[in-house]
Amino acid sequence: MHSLQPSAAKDRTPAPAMVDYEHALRILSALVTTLPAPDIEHVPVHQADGRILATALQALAPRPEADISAMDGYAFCCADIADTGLATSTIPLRDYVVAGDQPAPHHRGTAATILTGARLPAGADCVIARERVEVRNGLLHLAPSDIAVGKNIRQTGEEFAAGSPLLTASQKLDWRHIALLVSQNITQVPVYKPCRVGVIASGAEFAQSAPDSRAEINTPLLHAMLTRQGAHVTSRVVCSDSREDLLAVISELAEQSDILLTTGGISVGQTDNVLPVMEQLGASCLFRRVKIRPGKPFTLMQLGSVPVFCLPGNPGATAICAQVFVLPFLRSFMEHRQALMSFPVLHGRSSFSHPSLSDATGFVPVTCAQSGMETVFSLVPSKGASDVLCFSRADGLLLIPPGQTITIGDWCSATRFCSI
Ligand SMILES: Nc1nc2c(c(=O)[nH]1)N[C@H]1C(S)=C(S)[C@@H](COP(=O)(O)OP(=O)(O)OC[C@H]3O[C@@H](n4cnc5c(N)ncnc54)[C@H](O)[C@@H]3O)O[C@H]1N2
Ligand code: MOO
Repeated sequence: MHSLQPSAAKDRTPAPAMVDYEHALRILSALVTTLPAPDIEHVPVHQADGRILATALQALAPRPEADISAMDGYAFCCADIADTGLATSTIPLRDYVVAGDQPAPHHRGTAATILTGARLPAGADCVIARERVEVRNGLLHLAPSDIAVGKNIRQTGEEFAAGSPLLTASQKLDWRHIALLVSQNITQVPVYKPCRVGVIASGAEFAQSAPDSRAEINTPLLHAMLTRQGAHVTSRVVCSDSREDLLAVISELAEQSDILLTTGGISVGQTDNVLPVMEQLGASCLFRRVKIRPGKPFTLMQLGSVPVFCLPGNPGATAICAQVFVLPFLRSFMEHRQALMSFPVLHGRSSFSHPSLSDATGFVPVTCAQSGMETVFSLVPSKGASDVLCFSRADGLLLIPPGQTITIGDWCSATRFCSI
């Protein structure tokens, strides 16, 4: 067990005062705008799911790229159908066009058999569906009342013209955007390189040889949460309370990370070495503790250009701080570098009452259910910040504003776990 070194304690610069939740978000918002832009790489479009588009993209070609038949049927020029006043007219059938053909120009006075998706012969201006006509002895019999210029034709560029804006920079790509890119025959797409997040847990209790060994929860928890958001996560567990071990691992991961997360070791115990080690490495402290519950010890440091989220060790506090601070920061870092998305994304009524948390902002696990047009939040009981069971039963976190008592039926704000 290591104790605080008096010299280190003496040299330490006074940490900024505890901030409230909103102030912490403002500091993080300001920080994210100062960070260097991520590098860009090109990936095959079929590997672009979940990646962040680095540049805006315009249509290279109109869609459809030509006039296309929307039906299996017959193409002709309306002007060639004589309106005799009779119920049917006839026109001889000549050509046959399928999707993939580059048809010869339309032969005036004839109709061409055409299949759905085929390019219209130049000069044809109408397609009639196969089931609406009769073909006898090479003649097409149709009702003149059934035809009109442009009927059953997908016009060139009717969906979008060449040069139309398709995607904006910083969009997160998924199947919808991949379909659009592929429709333009785009094979490589410029995306931001994934954010590299280093995650460090520490504590002698995580050594398998410890007399009272404990399961290390936070690095797998954070790995899963952040990987799902598209980050590349590198985790290390320091299974000791040694400052030297911690310093070596923090230095190593700070070198190779855009963002660093530590968990545990930030309270006032004799083995809480994270903050002294950060200071020894020359990190500056952007705030020390936040008026939230749980998660009060959460401290934000910066080591060179690397933001360091020093999260409390209790797994529940780690999870909540990661949800309400790290994920919005990561998203802003990866996507737009602007102010962090505000927490409440879902509004609904509380089915429970909760006392005020004085001047702290509270986050409690809840289920979210639909009742008519409204969402109803129900409390998932938990004993405290070391609990993990409550999260697997909850859909999200409900925010309890400072000084506010929640009573049944109150209009509240929550966020779903997977939605940020
Ligand atoms: N005298 C005071 N004691 C504590 C205070 C305080 O204000 N004064 N704050 C309490 C609060 S709130 C929290 S939260 C914790 C935060 O402490 P640390 O961040 O230093 O965390 P540790 O002491 O290292 O660990 C706390 C607890 O969590 C377990 N833990 C830590 N890391 C992990 C991990 N990666 N996986 C699973 N479990 C982990 C650890 O074993 C401890 O049980 O301090 C309170 N104390
Ligand atoms: O607030 Mo601590 O973060 O209780 O667990």
